[in-house]
Amino acid sequence: MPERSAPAGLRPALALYQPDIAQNAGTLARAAACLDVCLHIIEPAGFPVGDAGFRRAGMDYLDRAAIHRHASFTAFEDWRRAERRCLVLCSTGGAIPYTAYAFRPGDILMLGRESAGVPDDVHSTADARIVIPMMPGARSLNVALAGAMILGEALRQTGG
Ligand SMILES: C[S@@+](CC[C@H](N)C(=O)[O-])C[C@H]1O[C@@H](n2cnc3c(N)ncnc32)[C@H](O)[C@@H]1O
Repeated sequence: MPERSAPAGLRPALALYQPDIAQNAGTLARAAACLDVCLHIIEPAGFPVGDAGFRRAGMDYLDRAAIHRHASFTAFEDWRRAERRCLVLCSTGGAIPYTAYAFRPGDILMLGRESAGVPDDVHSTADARIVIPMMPGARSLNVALAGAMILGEALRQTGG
């Protein structure tokens, strides 16, 4: 675990790794605007960011959302390391139940692709990997729902 010394005054943020479905990304952009957190979109996405489905799900909240687009995971990592932000991967293969994880204000909560999660190298790059425990046999939650649950817990813990 690296030193967790992000600058003061930060709030947790969401990051979407190469999202496939515009409506899910738009839903999370709306949540980001409503809850005053940044949304990082790591491209390429499976849809043109800003397309009709994205705007329909995000509605007018998109105009109020702080959305940062990164051209690649490498570009995102360059930015994140320079900012000294911790990368917390939300994954069905995570080892730590999300309610047992001690969130910090600067954490970036990264969600995987709807179709395939994240590749192994991205999985191992994360500083921590957390999971929402599910019933045996359940494969995964919808990405926007998983993001909302984990962001809610991160904000609760960090006083946000
Ligand atoms: C539909 S799921 C991806 C399913 C994909 N087939 C996989 O195996 O990773 C999309 C994203 O939602 C998040 N997610 C879904 N269920 C989760 C859970 N139980 N715990 C943590 N994250 C979850 C993860 O970020 C995941 O990459």
